[in-house]
Amino acid sequence: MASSSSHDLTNSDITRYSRQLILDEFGPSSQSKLKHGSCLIVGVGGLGCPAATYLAAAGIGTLGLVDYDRVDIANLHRQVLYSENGVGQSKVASAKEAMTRLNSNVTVNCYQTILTSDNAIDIARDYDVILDATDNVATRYLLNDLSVLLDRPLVSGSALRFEGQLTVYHYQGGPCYRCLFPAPPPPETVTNCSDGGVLGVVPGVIGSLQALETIKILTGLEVSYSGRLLLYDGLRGSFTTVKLRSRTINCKVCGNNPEITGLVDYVKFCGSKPNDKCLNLSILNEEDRITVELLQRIDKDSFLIVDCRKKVEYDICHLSNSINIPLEELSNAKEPVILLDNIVTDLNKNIFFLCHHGNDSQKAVKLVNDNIFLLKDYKPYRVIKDVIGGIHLWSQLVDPSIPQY
Ligand SMILES: Nc1ncnc2c1ncn2[C@@H]1O[C@H](COP(=O)(O)OP(=O)(O)OP(=O)(O)O)[C@@H](O)[C@H]1O
Ligand SMILES: [Zn+2]
Repeated sequence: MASSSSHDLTNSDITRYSRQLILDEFGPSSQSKLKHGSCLIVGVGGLGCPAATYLAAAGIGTLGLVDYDRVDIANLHRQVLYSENGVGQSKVASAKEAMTRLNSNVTVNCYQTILTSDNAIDIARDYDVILDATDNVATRYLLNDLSVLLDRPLVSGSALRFEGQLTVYHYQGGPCYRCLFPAPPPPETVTNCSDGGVLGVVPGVIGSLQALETIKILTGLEVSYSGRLLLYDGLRGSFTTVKLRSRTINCKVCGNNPEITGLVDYVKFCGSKPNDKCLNLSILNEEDRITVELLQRIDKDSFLIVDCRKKVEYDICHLSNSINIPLEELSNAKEPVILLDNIVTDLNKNIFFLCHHGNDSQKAVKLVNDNIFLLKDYKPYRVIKDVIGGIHLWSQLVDPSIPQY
């Protein structure tokens, strides 16, 4: 007969979790704490999928999943809870299905919605830990304030290109996100995975570590990254930890006299929405822009397309009458217009800048026009415009043989 002790695990729990149960630092009492613990995972993408997988496997009692999105084929290289036949389906429903297959003892609650100031408190109030696995600034501030207002630790992760970061905010007197970043960055300086790219394994590493920190919080093990930031460089293979500034006493949300006592309008505060998949900048006037429909109709010999995407993107696909001058090269040039004239020597050719979605191409035209304005003796002799919507819209409206990425 089993005797009762520091835990309420069933015999099948004991067998199932035996490999972690027998760890001296863990034991049955920690497993029991996990069984009664809960975590709200916000964002079931590159970070959320590995985090949810390990937390479900580890035997957390209740997991909440928040995501408004559906599975896309371009998610599959890193969002490992999904499979090809789930493309187009709700992320939270697909994730729940996969997690229940893995561990049917875990209660999984799905919230297929954008987490906003209006629903966040109701959704999050019953969870012990909040795990930020989202990819945008507005949600980062929302989750930070939510964690402070509900007094829950926030396990925060991010991953881009080959790099990842991890830290735990608002834990045992440690700083919150606002203590470190009181103001959001300008929206045009923020890069996401669809613009900047990400190697699939990198969010896998960070999301797994987010699960580990969550397990430590729930079981009372010492948390590694409260007040400390992990910087992971997957290309060099380095893990670096930096100590963060302590809690700021005049922080607007967790300071001694907080100004923020309820959730605010984070879209207004950050100037961007959680579901802005692609920023639509409007830097240029209409007369400095050309539509893909018009571009398709004009004489091909009268212009040259200057594709200002990165070389690696140009190598993926490009239009036939185009050359590649990356925006970075143009911005590094002392005189961008002279660089352009030295490359496009045919004076009769007009120039249309093209990029992925039509943001960088506007920056390129502006760089050149600003430069022309400063060069006193320079006489503009050709039309320079940008292509609205970039190669993505060209593929959608004009030439479907161009791949979309
Ligand atoms: N406020 C929010 N409410 C609910 N879900 C959110 C919110 N903000 C972000 N998300 C979700 O967080 C996840 C982040 O995942 P990830 O960074 O891997 O990017 P993605 O949007 O899936 O893919 P990609 O950026 O490559 O198109 C997404 O599934 C997104 O829908
Ligand atoms: Zn703070």
